[in-house]
Amino acid sequence: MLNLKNISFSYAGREKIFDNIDLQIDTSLITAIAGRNGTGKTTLTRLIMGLVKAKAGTVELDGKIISDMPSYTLAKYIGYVFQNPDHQLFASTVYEETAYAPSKLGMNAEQIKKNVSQALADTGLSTKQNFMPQTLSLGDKQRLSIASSLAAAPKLLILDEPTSGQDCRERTVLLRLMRKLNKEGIGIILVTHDMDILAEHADRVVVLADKKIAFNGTPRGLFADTEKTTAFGLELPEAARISNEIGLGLCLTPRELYKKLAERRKSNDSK
Ligand SMILES: Nc1ncnc2c1ncn2[C@@H]1O[C@H](COP(=O)(O)OP(=O)(O)OP(=O)(O)O)[C@@H](O)[C@H]1O
Repeated sequence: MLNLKNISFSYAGREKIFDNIDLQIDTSLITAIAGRNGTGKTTLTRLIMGLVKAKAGTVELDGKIISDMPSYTLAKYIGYVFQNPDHQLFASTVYEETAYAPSKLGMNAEQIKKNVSQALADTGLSTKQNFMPQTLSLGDKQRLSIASSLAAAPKLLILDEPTSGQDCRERTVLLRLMRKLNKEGIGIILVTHDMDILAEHADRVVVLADKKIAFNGTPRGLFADTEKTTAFGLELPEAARISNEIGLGLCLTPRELYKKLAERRKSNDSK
């Protein structure tokens, strides 16, 4: 469990972004962080990672205070994938990039090799281990950032807008990887503006608004209240919008929508 207690934060000389917030995140799940532009989604993840320090309050992981740990030590518990992978790739090969965190954490050579091979296999990059990171496609770069985090064997992975700028195929590959990692026991915190992704893939959603945690619940609980969703500046997912319009009852995904449409057709046919 990740536990943020009484967190207040502002950047130097700026007004508060968080005013005494409490937040619990179950690290076995996929939790999406949503909210209007500038509500502090990225800042929240930076606070969790210790990349910025709260003016007040603590962050705990499984009962251990992590808010005073140096970021490189925290890599052992939490992996962080920046929105723009170019901001975190610096080694001259894919292998070296992936081996950086476990080496820095003091793992032995055998363990590093094992973790790197596993991380590259998980992310589909095994055949590209000698490539220069900067020559990879955006999707490959994003998965390399994930591989670099995974090699440290973290419990939790934070992905900040991981699909932005990617084409449909790369997006699907990344979301499939996210689900697979979660099934294997890695918790995911996903910052996203994409309500279709949120509705389909998140177990929980945390909405930030007015310096507070405005909502913390399931995607279904959020989108069931259209007025609230709109007041938070969020769009309804496409399937929810269509299902509402045609009076089908809330559907969160295209699959759910097709299923309910087929049921309605079947029941109409039998009348
Ligand atoms: N390093 C910084 N110094 C000063 N202000 C900052 C800094 N980084 C972000 N901010 C400001 O803090 C606020 C929250 O920014 P943050 O990037 O966390 O929001 P966000 O919800 O992730 O935004 P977006 O949806 O646009 O990515 C914004 O007003 C932003 O301009």
